[in-house]
Amino acid sequence: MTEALKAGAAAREAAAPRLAARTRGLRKVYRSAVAVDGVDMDVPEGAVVGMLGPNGSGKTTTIRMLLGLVRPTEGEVELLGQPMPAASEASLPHVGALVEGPGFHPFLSGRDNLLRLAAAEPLLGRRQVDAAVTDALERVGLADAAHRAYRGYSLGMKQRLGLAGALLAPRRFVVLDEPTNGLDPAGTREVRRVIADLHAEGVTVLVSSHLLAEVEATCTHVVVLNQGTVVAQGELDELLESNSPTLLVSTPDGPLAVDALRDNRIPARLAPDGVRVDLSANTASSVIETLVRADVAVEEARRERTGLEDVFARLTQAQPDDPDDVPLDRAPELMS
Ligand SMILES: Nc1ncnc2c1ncn2[C@@H]1O[C@H](COP(=O)(O)OP(=O)(O)OP(=O)(O)O)[C@@H](O)[C@H]1O
Repeated sequence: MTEALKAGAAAREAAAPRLAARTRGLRKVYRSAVAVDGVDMDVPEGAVVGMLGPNGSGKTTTIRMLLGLVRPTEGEVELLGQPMPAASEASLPHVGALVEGPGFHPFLSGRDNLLRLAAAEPLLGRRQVDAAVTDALERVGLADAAHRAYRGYSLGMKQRLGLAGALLAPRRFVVLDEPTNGLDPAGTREVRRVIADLHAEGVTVLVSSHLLAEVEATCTHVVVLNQGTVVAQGELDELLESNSPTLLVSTPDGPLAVDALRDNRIPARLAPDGVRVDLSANTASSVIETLVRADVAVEEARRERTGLEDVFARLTQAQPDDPDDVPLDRAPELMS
């Protein structure tokens, strides 16, 4: 490679985000089902990535393959820059995981269960085990119940103990498969706090969830799966922006604006707070240009932000035609 090519490659590498996890062409076929079907997923270092998808869309299977718990039928996985499962020994000590699996010992206390787990942590020295367990129990709000037997724990407490298990050693990457499952609102808030603390410490987090409001509140990025494939991924803000196909224009010349836009085949309608313009086939700048050319006084124009709930529905459901839906450009006639 020439010096110039080398410099170009180095610059590209420096510009690309470093990834805590990366999959390419990941596929898992069970005898009865294709669980994951060609997943290319990037988890940028330092991000909190929400993994979303309807039941059975392949979230848990993807997470299990990331962690080397399930062998892919095809495809590649890199965890902290190392190929999995070959590099399990090097990568896994830096990764904390809460995934469904063999449970804790029912007759041992929460604390004793964690002591057993902590003893097997390669990154913890013997003298550090006790303090690490105390710290993890406090982090998830289980300090008061630490000496009670696991079998007497509520579902939420069991879930928290699993979370504590993921946090026993200093981690670079934490993977949580539905951590709020079975938690009440207070428990859900605590998980949110734990994730925020990890993020503040620079730890990368991948969290699967059905709670879209939680994901919207805690995550910087999302990956949306549907039927085993990735249907969207990237920064949460960008996803919400790119899926908000309406521009709300504030103007004292509402009727004139609607006429001007429709003359230019741009769907628009009068609304109580302004003029709503469909951006699915037009850019915001072309809309504003059209309005300015027609001497419409534009006071403000802003994209309407769609909630994650709407975006998720759009990405994962085939929307049946609603006979009551009125096309945007016919709505003004029907509004009086
Ligand atoms: N061990 C297995 N044997 C056979 N099929 C499996 C196995 N594990 C998962 N599947 C199937 O693979 C598909 C994806 O399952 P997976 O658990 O990964 O989805 P998920 O998105 O995590 O679902 P949920 O939100 O319900 O937890 C489903 O159809 C499931 O039935």
